[in-house]
Amino acid sequence: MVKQTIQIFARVKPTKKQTAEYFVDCEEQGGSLEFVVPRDLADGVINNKRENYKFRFQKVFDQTANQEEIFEAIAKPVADNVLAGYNGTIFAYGQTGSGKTFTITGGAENYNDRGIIPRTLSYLYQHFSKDSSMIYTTHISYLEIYNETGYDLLNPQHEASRLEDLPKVTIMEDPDQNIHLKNLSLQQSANEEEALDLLFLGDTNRMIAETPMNQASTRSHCIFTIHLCSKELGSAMVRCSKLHLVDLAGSERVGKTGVGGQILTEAKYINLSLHYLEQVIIALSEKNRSHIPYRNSMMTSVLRDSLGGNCMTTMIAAVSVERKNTGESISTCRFAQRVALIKNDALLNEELDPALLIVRLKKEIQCLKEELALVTGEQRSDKLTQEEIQQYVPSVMVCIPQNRLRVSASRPPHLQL
Ligand SMILES: Nc1ncnc2c1ncn2[C@@H]1O[C@H](COP(=O)(O)OP(=O)(O)OP(=O)(O)O)[C@@H](O)[C@H]1O
Repeated sequence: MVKQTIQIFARVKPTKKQTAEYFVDCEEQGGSLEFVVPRDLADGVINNKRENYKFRFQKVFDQTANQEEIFEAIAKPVADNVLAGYNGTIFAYGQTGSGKTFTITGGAENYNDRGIIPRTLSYLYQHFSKDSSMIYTTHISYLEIYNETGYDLLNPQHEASRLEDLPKVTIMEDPDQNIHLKNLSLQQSANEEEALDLLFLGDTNRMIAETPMNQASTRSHCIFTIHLCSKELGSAMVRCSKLHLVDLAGSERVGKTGVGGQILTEAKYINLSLHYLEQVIIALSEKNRSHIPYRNSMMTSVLRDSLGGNCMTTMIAAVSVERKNTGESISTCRFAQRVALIKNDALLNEELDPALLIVRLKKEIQCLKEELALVTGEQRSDKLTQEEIQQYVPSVMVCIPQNRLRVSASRPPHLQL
């Protein structure tokens, strides 16, 4: 088991507008981002008793940082852990327009603007092609959560013109408190091109379902998940890990944006789910808290493992240094400081391949039967007699836990969220 606190990074979005006074410090052992806010410029969001607000991060990327640097420093180490069999999550948090989507997905105009998702896919598939000692299988899912309802962005059957046209995804919890996402499709992708096609399909559904009146991307959370299984040739052990790449909704406070009607309802939901995320993070950062309120929102339920569970998690605080955004930027950095206190226990997700195990056990049974036949001189066929079946069924039913019977009817456990 690897114990690790959530790693936090900050990225400052480039701007030509007037900025607040801020300083970026990049030391060997982590960096810092500092804002200087003159007392008389307080706008009510910041408690302006102080003038200096300094926040520490693993590293701070200033305006000139490019997508390649972000991938190398933040996403590559996470991808390496996922290849080794650990779960990983990278989530971007920040106010609307602060660069979350640019960082996670990238800009569409320029190839160099590819974000973490396409670069990670490319990195993983390059690794697979270089490593001929392993067999890799990859599945992808893409979930959008809007107003507490989940939508499957990868359903190819639907020509969505509204978000509501996409299949709705619901949460189910089994008796062992594992979360299952009903209706979320898992698409196998054999190579980078197929994976990029899926990303494109999901992003297209995300955009088509958006109109000027319904800018869902600002107000929804999107979770792109790569489900990876690997097996050494000839080995019965299989490693299955998941990588969640998460673009959260804009974190700005409702009061400041002055919204109304439908948008206010949406904003309440978003702020409510980000509020619940904050509640989970506060509970996790307090010692001796036994109850963590994951169930309050769909997003915290889905990301349960990423927050204080079996996962190596990284947060990117997307920050705008434009003067008018100083309050929100400070609140984003404060949130990150809390997140940095959360400890996760990442486990190596390794188990015996059930199909191979069955083959192996069948062989063993056959050998034992042959030995028995030699000793007793009695020839036996492979098949049980009706009498034997009647005799053994009750014992078998007692030995198989009820939840096993249920789970086996749905997706295999390693492909569940
Ligand atoms: N590092 C960057 N370099 C160049 N352009 C950027 C950068 N970050 C963001 N942008 C541009 O700024 C605009 C807003 O960024 P983006 O859509 O990523 O913000 P966001 O935080 O995802 O907003 P929302 O919450 O509304 O989804 C986009 O046009 C994007 O291309």
